[in-house]
Amino acid sequence: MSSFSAELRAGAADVWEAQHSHPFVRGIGDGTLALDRFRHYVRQDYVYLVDYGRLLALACARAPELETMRRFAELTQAILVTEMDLHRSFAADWGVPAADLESERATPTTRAYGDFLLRTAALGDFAELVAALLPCMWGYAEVGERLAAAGPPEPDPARPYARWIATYADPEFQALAAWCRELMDRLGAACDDAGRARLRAVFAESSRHELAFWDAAWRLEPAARDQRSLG
Ligand SMILES: Cc1ncc(CO)c(N)n1
Repeated sequence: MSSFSAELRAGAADVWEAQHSHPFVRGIGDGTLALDRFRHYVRQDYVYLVDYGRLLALACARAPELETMRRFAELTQAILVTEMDLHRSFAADWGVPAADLESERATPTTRAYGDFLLRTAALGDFAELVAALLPCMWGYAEVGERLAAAGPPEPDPARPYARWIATYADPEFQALAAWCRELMDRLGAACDDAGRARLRAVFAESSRHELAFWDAAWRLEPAARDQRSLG
């Protein structure tokens, strides 16, 4: 029998394939993505990662075992420091200080994804929280792996997409995503059928937010009017 994670992935397969074939993702892969779209994405992703970091810290607080707490503490650090360093370094190359990234206002799409994650963490159980965070880790691991395998674009200082791909194709990021899947497998096995149905719904909803996020950057979606930065 396939793993519970594989079952979740199969249930959302259409949304995942739509991500791989989205023009934003393809454009990163072949180096043709217009830089203004990528810059929009980096700024919104920074805002998103603040909420994602909060979600991981809540996962750490809620984890039933000490070993799982430790892993979520490490994962929180990996996102808030290592992954966000990538964004800060892109911004620095464009002459944009980190403080500007922090004062960026969320678009409706960024806000909707962050709200969904934190709502799930607030009101759902621990397994639902993990189902919500999984498409983020696993989706980027899969996109990074596929784009790296297809042969990343030539290094180009004006379009730094090879560096983006290398970050997510990196064995360390791949290992973090694999650990999240293994945790989901254990939690899924411990649930009854109704619980597993809820996890499938959460995973599918999170996957749709991932797809919407690429599309919002592609469309250069404007910030929502009344957004504050950092939450
Ligand atoms: C929207 C989004 N999903 C997943 C990741 C991977 O951490 C990211 N940086 N941004």
